[in-house]
Amino acid sequence: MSRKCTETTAHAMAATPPSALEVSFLRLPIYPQRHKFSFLPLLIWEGSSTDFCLKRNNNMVKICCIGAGYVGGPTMAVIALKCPAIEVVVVDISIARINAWNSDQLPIYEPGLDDVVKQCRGKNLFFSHEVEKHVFEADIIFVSVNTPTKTCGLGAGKAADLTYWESAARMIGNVSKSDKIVVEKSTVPVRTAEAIEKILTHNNKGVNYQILSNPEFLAEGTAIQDLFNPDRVLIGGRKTPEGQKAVQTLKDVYTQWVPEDRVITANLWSAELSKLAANAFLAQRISSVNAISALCEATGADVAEVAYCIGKDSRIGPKFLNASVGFGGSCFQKDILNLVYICECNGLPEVANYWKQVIKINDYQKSRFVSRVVAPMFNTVSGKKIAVLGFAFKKDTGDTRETPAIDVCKGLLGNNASISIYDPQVTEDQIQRDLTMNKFDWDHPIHLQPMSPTTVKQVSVASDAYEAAKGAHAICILTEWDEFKGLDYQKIYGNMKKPAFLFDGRNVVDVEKLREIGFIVYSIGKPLDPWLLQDVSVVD
Ligand SMILES: NC(=O)c1ccc[n+]([C@@H]2O[C@H](COP(=O)([O-])OP(=O)(O)OC[C@H]3O[C@@H](n4cnc5c(N)ncnc54)[C@H](O)[C@@H]3O)[C@@H](O)[C@H]2O)c1
Ligand SMILES: O=c1ccn([C@@H]2O[C@H](COP(=O)(O)OP(=O)(O)O[C@H]3O[C@H](CO)[C@@H](O)[C@H](O)[C@H]3O)[C@@H](O)[C@H]2O)c(=O)[nH]1
Repeated sequence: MSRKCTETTAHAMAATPPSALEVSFLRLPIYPQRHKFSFLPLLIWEGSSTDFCLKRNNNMVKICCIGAGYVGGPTMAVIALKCPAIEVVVVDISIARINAWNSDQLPIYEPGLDDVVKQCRGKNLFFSHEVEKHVFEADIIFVSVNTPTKTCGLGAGKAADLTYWESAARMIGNVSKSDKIVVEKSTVPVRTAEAIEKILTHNNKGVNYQILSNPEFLAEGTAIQDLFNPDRVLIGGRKTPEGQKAVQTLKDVYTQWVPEDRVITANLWSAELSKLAANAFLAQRISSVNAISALCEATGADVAEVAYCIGKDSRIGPKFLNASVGFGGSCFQKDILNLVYICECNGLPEVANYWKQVIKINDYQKSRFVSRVVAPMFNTVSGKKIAVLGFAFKKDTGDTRETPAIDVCKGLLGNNASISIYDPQVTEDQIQRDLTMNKFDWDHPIHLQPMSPTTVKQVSVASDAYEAAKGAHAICILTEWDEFKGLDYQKIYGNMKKPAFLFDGRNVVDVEKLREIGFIVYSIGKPLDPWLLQDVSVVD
């Protein structure tokens, strides 16, 4: 049974929509509760560092994570599960989000997450909007807040917006009365730890802070298995004795379930940069295979066969070589833009341009797909119904941040198509918001995002793939949901306008079978349907 995440609906009902101006200027979170506590926690080491037994006045060690999002929620749930001796509280300024974490309908869809949360919530895992209270009480504070791309001012369109990070750091400085380890979980520009240190030390009231970089490498859709069994955990810290002690403390948390040899320690700047570089390398692989997919279509090669052959080289490896309509998600584009900006700031324009190309190819792949749809349909989709199957940026998530479906749908709408969308995990409200939101607005806390002022009339949302495709001229598959492989395409074909087109942006369908049924099929990087061969000269 599929289940749609209802956070945006709950939020829509709970909040008054801010105006565009408010959205620009009211980004700074407000921390309403200000508590006075007399209890000053004292950290005592008990036992050796490998036998993790950090206690605070004989109470449980307390971790607080600021930011109950896609990273904060699952990561802390797994720490709570694997470390029953630690109390973990996840806090957020979004009351709707915290309420959802405390309900049966979690705010994000992630396979296996419900089970982990159910096992620990109310025991050693808590979700709260009392941000200051729990920061005050914590020994280790993870900061997992949004770090979106700046939309105005210096570095607009590239640099990371550290407004939420800075706000969290200032709040930590204001409320803390005991020594803290502050852990960067968000993806941040290199040397952010130094900036945080400055904020904390300039507001110092005799409290010692150690800043660690502990970037997160989980991928959505597989977050729980990635957290249970990570390729590596990276911890960066100062090379001072205090810094190394803090590194060891965090290492002791992870080694409760992660083999020690997978916990890598590094200097702060290496840890911060490794995260940006890892995402850039991953995205680069996709742009590389997508670039080759265009050449495959021009030459009659098959990108799946080419990728298989390339991946057999053990130096390259087989993973992450699936050609697609383009990569999406909240991280790749944002983090590469951030990397580009850092290169430019460091006087390295050639390096910046190199990485920019990864995004350019991704944009090209999305617009190329739209052209591939429009051209064979007699160069017009005006007034034609097009079924879009899948809106999330990948399967097994309801996340639509930077999904290629947004650009493809906007491209089709720009050609006056009428679109019927089906996704098993994305709500109608979310789709409408995504299609009306300005670039990068999606990466702010949900209650600060603009609501959709008007709905896009040419867009409807269907409850299943059959309804979406009924009476359609064409189908576009934009997310690789497993259920799209097993659809009754004969039945779908029977209910479509003829000629019936299918454009597979994820290479999930059996092209030959569909051609036998009667579909005209386009599949990324595959030998072209004879019908499409006539259109090779069509460019946007
Ligand atoms: N999504 C991923 O798969 C992923 C993976 C690795 C790293 N990251 C990085 O982790 C960070 C968080 O990403 P996410 O996907 O979890 O974002 P998210 O939007 O899902 O969650 C961030 C949360 O932080 C809250 N928040 C913002 N400012 C706050 C403040 N000052 N005090 C309290 N709460 C605050 C927001 O309300 C929001 O709920 C980003 O830097 C991202 O680049 C994300
Ligand atoms: O061969 C592939 C693999 C992925 N994708 C697409 O690439 C995007 C990103 O996919 P994936 O990396 O699996 O998901 P994310 O959740 O965005 O995870 C990435 O971004 C996270 C946030 O920084 C990192 O923590 C992860 O390590 C990194 O994989 C999605 O649109 C995928 O459909 C492809 O097109 N072809």
